[in-house]
Amino acid sequence: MAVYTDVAADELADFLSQYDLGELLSYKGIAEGVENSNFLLHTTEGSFILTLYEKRVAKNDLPFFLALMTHLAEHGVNCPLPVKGRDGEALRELSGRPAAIITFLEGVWPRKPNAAHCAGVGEGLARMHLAGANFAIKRANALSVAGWRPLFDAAASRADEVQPDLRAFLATELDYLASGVWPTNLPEGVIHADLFNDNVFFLGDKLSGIIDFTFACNDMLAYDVAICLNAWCFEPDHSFNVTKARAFLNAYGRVRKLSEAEEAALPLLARGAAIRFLLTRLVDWLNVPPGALVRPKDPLEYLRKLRFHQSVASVRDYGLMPSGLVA
Ligand SMILES: Nc1ncnc2c1ncn2[C@@H]1O[C@H](COP(=O)(O)OP(=O)(O)O)[C@@H](O)[C@H]1O
Ligand SMILES: N[C@@H](CCOP(=O)(O)O)C(=O)O
Repeated sequence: MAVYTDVAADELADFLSQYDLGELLSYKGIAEGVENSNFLLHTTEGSFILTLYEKRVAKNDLPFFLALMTHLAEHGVNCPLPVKGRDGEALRELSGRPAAIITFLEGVWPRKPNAAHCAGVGEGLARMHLAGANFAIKRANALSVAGWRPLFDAAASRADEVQPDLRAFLATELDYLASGVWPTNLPEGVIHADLFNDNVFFLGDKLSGIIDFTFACNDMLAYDVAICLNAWCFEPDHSFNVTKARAFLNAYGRVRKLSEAEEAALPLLARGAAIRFLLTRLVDWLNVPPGALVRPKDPLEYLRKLRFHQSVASVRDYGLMPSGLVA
């Protein structure tokens, strides 16, 4: 449950008086997510999500996220829209945090994703990549290779409390990924960078919406594919499910074909994606703020995924016939 910052009813009523959203009927902290404080608001005008942006979100980046949601919605992606106050502003402050209200999306995120969900995500991710192509604002990925070392430094001294020899394992992997092997010449664009199952809504098996753009940035499109491979194509026991991966990659490829270079880089990108989430989870695991209503996510899930990708020889191991080869 993620509520790091509480909001008092009178503060919220004052805040809402700046919008044309009617009267507040009820509000409650949302029992999901780990990054920001989110509240579900019911007003006489409908349901809305109030987000108070927390530690990992730089205030300067908020206009990027809000404008991106508007851009993607205008280009056919079903995602929340920022709600503007009567002054025309969507971004303001509440309880000492940057805050915004966004529209509520119908749908349910899949607790046990199946291959059909994975195909839906593949198609949805590719459509989002195409829709983001002409988005004018840029934001560098703060959590790419250069951003991993500071996370490691923040957790290194206590990493072995979580698993023996974890510190040495992470140091070796980081050295490798920072040794010049990380691709620099793959197609780039706007990526979601956190398209996990709790950020994708479905109605039945059909994708109905994408939420949570607070890690969105410009980076390699194939890196987003690698993040999803990690998030969607493993089982609860952390074993890789090649059927899900094939469904995901084929559906992505039908909308936006991966180049040979992107396919070849996928195992390495998946290692990078795995260490990125391993490190943020490790830092969060070791630093739960006192009193915060949050359930930190298991870093070791990503250690197992990372080990799997270290053993991958080519995209064939992800269920994909490499381009250029006849099936
Ligand atoms: N626009 C929305 N419509 C409906 N539910 C939402 C919306 N945004 C967030 N939620 C709910 O809040 C939860 C946490 O939101 P999320 O943005 O993932 O959190 P965080 O900001 O911590 O990353 C989601 O899993 C979902 O249940
Ligand atoms: N997806 C990340 C955690 C951050 O995302 P949220 O949407 O759950 O707040 C992870 O699984 O480590």
